[in-house]
Order: sequence, then C-alpha cells, then structure tokens
Amino acid sequence: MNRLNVRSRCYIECIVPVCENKMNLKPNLSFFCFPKDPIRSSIWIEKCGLDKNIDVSKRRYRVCARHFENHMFLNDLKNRLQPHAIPTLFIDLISNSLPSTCIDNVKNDLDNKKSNFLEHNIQDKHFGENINNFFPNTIKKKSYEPVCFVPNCKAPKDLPLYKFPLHNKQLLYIWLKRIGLSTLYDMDLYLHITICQIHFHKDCFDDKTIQLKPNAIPSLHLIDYSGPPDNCLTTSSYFENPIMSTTGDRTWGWLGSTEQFGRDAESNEFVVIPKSQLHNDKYTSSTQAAHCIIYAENEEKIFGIYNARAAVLMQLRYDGYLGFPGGLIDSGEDIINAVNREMSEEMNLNTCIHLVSYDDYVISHWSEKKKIALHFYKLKVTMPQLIEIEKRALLARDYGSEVLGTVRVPLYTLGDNYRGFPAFLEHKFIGCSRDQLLAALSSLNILTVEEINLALNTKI
Ligand SMILES: O=c1[nH]cnc2c1ncn2[C@H]1C[C@H](O)[C@@H](COP(=O)(O)OP(=O)(O)O)O1
Repeated sequence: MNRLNVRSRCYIECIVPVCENKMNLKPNLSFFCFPKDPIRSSIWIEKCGLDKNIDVSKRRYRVCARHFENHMFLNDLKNRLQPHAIPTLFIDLISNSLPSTCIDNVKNDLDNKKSNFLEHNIQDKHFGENINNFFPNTIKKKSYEPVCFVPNCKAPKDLPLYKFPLHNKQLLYIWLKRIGLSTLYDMDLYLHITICQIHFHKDCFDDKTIQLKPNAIPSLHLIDYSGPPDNCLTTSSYFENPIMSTTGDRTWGWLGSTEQFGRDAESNEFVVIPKSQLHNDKYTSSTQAAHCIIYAENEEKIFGIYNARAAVLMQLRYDGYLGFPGGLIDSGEDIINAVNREMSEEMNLNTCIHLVSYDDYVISHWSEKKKIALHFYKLKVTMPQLIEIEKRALLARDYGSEVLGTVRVPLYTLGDNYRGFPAFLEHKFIGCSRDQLLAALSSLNILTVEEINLALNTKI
C-alpha cells in the first residue's frame, strides 16, 4: 500500500524551472496545484515562466510553497493559499535567503543551471522563451500577444482590441470584475492585456467608429457576467446602482465548466453499474469521479441513550450540499490515485497512514443523463484515528473553499421517530451520495436493511 504513496509522491516536483524541490524529499513543503480559474491559472503560468499552452489542469503540475510570499498564505503551516495568491518568488528567493558572500556562487551556479536547463529542456514544449524570467541579468521584456484576455473568448482573432482603462480606477475595477479578474493582481499585467470588440454593446462605440466611448464597460459574452448589456453607464451610476453583484453571487466563474455534473439528480437518475461491466468503454471513456466514506466502529452511547453504531464522515460542500470527500478523476489518472489525492486535498488525510486501495471498493453508479460514472470506496479507521482525521481536516488545502466542514452522520432516531437519521436523509445530497451512504451502511453492516427502510419511510 505504501509503495503507491511513495511512488506518487516521488512523481511530484515543483514545475518552476530551476526549482529542484520534490515532494518526497520535502515532506513539510506544500506543493500547490494550479488554480482552476483560467485567468488566475494563466497568471501563474506567466509568473512561473511556462509556455502558455501547457495543460496545467494535470494534478502533477504543482508550484511549491517557496515561490509564495508569506502574506499569500492563510495559515502558518503554509499549506493553504489565499484565494488570490500568485507565485512571485523565484530567483530572488535564493539570493535573499543566503548570506551575501554566497550570492556570487549561487549566481554562477544558476548560470550553469540555466545552460544545463536549456540544454535538457529546449525540446520540452512546456518551457518556452519565458525561461529568461528566471535569470535577472538576461531578462527580456515580456511581450504579450495581442489577444482578447476574456476566458474562452470565441470571437474572431481580427476584431479590434481595447486596452484596460488604467486612467480611471473605478472603471478599471468594473472591467476587472466583469471578466472575473481579481483587483489584486499587478498593474503590469493590466498594462498589457486587452479585451476584444465582441464584449461591448454597440452603444459603447462612438457613432460609426470603432473608438470606445470613455466610460464603456464590457458586458457581452462574459463568463462572470450575465446581466443586461451595458451601454455607457457612468461609473458613479454603477456604484450607486450596481447591475452585477460584486460578491460574485449568481455567477458561475470557473465552476461553470463542471456545473452540469452538480445539477440536482432526478429520482432514479443513477443506476448501479454491475461490477462485471466496470471496464466497459461506456464508463471508462466517460467523465468519472471517485468518493470515499471514512468510518469507524463506535460503541458509544450518544447522550448515554442512543447507540452510535459507527462514526461516519460526510462533508458540507461549497454548494450547500452534503457529499463525501473525493472528486473528478483527471484524464489518464488512476482511480485509486485520484481518490487518495482528493482525500489529501479535501481532508488533509495523512496518506502515509491511511490509503484507500482497490480492495476498498464499495459500489459504482452511472447517470445516463450526465454521462458520469461515480465510484465509491471505503476507508475504515479506529475511533481515535477518526477524531484525528476530523482535526486535520481543518487544515486541508480545500477547507473553507470546496469543503465547509466535516459532519458525522447521526445513525440513531429520536423518540419522535423522525429526528436523527430520518431527518438527516432529508438534506440535499450531491450526485448519488445519498444512495452511496445507504449502500455503505447496509454492506458494512452498520444498519440493517429494515432500519434503513424504516428511516426512509418516516416523514415528520
Ligand atoms: O459524495 C459524492 N458522491 C457521489 N457523487 C458525488 C459526490 N460528490 C460529488 N459528486 C458528484 C458531483 C459531480 O457529478 C461529480 C464531481 O464532483 P466533485 O466532488 O465536486 O468534484 P471536484 O472536487 O470538483 O473534482 O461527482
């Protein structure tokens, strides 16, 4: 079991050129995945000097904590980043952390590394000309391609492009919000990026010209804005009477790309996949996700009255639904690696101690409508371990964003025959997690089929 863990840790190293940090050699250093938000991700890519075509959605591409300034972290352990965090520490990190007598040696060493690096990676499509960003002496001024910076802009490439209104802070703020860019990012970026004509209502242009009016605001074909098209509001009227919520409420952002999977399930939407058919192309070539129930036998009597039966963990998710830790399997990723990776990201599970294996398989479901296969695993721990897992979860990378809390399932029923387990089952559950919970409780002999049916048929 541990072999898998050691292998997957060996596999992960910091993607920043010339940084040699590897996960297996630096157990206390965090390695962060690229943000899911395409704009933030492109900023990370640019800051790290990577080729803009690199597919950083792969989980093995990480940036280590050494490249983030202290104020970019949410905690002292430096394993949780602020939502707006961007890597900014590269070669300077090394220079600043060394006594001045060492710096010349380091610079020489880096020059050597640079030539070695170029020699070895010149063919590697992941590292483009941005390699120069790491060598201050040879820094070239970054040239930005004249393209529209709006994520997923499908407009023809030859449309006129417009610079951000740097002269007017309020207007700039609105533009940034409209395209989902945090106002905390650097001005250097805003100086260079542009938005194309398709994002402006026709009234934003001076009559019969392609000249933007001074107070023009982008409002069309934007992922983060679906309000009515704007002509030319004055910025003061925007602030007095905002059309778009500045909190992001009722927008999707990057979550839009997986929104269809999370939509409410219809009754009978999920069918159980027979174990013998798990390897069918229909399932293996579709979107897949894997989740896991963590549980412990528990002899306790709750309040000295109710038989706890077991401690079973679920999560309150960012969307207000309940579910299990886990998530989508990346393309080419092994299902067991995926579930362990998600457990480490969402629960901060110590995978040196607890590792889900193929033997822990419980059940799989299929939604024909969403074309998604959902696989379910179990992880049995002792009660003291479960308590430790609950505590560690508070320091998980995704705690406070994707995961809002770990909850124990009440498996007893109060004297009114409703409160407790029957009431719990009336919450909103994501995907087929309610079916998974019931299947696991029965197959792990935590509750009998009769007890489950009784709870299902009890209404207030
Ligand atoms: O606990 C779950 N049980 C079954 N299906 C689930 C559970 N949690 C989410 N889902 C469904 C919902 C989506 O269809 C996919 C992926 O969702 P999620 O876990 O949010 O994936 P990421 O963390 O975004 O990778 O599974």
